[in-house]
Amino acid sequence: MEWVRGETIGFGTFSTVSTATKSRNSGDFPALIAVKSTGSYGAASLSNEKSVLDSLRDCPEIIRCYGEDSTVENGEEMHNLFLEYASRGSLARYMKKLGGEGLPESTVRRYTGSVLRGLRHIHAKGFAHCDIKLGNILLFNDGSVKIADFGLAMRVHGDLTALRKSEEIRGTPLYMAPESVNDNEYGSAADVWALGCAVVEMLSGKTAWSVKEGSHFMSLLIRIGVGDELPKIPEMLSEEGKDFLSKCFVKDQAKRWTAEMLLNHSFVAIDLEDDHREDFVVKVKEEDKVLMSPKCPFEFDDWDSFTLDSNPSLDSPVERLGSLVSGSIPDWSVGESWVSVR
Ligand SMILES: Nc1ncnc2c1ncn2[C@@H]1O[C@H](COP(=O)(O)OP(=O)(O)OP(=O)(O)O)[C@@H](O)[C@H]1O
Repeated sequence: MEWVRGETIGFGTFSTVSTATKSRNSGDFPALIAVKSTGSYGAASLSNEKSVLDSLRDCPEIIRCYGEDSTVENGEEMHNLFLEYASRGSLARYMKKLGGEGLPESTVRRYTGSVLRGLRHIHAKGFAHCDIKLGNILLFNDGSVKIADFGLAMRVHGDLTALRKSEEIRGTPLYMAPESVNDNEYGSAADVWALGCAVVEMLSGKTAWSVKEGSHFMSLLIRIGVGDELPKIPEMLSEEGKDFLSKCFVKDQAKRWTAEMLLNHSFVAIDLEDDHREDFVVKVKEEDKVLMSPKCPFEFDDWDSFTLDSNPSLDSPVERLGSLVSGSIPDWSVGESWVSVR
């Protein structure tokens, strides 16, 4: 396909996302698409994303992939992935514009149902997304949402059970499931835990774990992995909503509900007529139509996704967390509450 790069609409750890238009009528692509581009450092992640999206095609709740190519820009080889364009950007960006306010419960129910249908498809095809968060749920003009960013997605071995003995720690700390923190396990159950965190954030406008500004991310991982504390379920939520979240926030992943089970929960099994899609359209102000959706590295809730080699021989959670704090892993940098891996 011949195409022309447009405005930058987002930044990820490995990539820049921009709009793109076809320069000629080629293929069955929409005129306006998103292109996710990376240099050689992110090529493996982009190629993983492409192969996962190819396996997951034809699910309305998952962002479509139209192919890939490579270009040379400013002397650098760029790898490009062509994606369906979500004109409203991510839910994280939308929530930020609401300035700490939550969304109406009816809207959250609908978004949650959509993400669950996407997750059911991902899990049924034998994958785990591994990075469900508001930044990876994209919003369209008609008020629908789709799951994006499959750069960390993995094939799950066995019958939808979590991966064991994975050799890396991956994900976004605020959304990490206890088994991922403690045992390096990533699977469909961890996606459900992360969905619960996303639901709390949509409802309250605040992250599911309250964390003091400037505190070290390791203290959060210890709260998630060790002890009985659970993310705080918003008080004002309906009893159905509270019950739904209690099925997501089960520390024992074997007892946590699956996406398939949650789809039958009354919180999401609602008639679409109960929802107010038009509210969404009214709420979006003119200035929200700006295409840019940059990530701010200095706000706590933008703690980034990461992958990091860890020592798989450490069995106890305390040992494992201790090894992460000890500085034996030199690649971490933590500044202004922002975690990154180089
Ligand atoms: N198809 C799309 N349409 C519109 N905006 C998009 C699209 N894909 C990504 N974006 C925007 O770009 C941002 C970064 O994209 P994405 O999360 O896929 O990149 P990444 O490098 O994998 O990031 P991360 O660091 O979260 O892993 C998103 O949060 C979103 O704002």
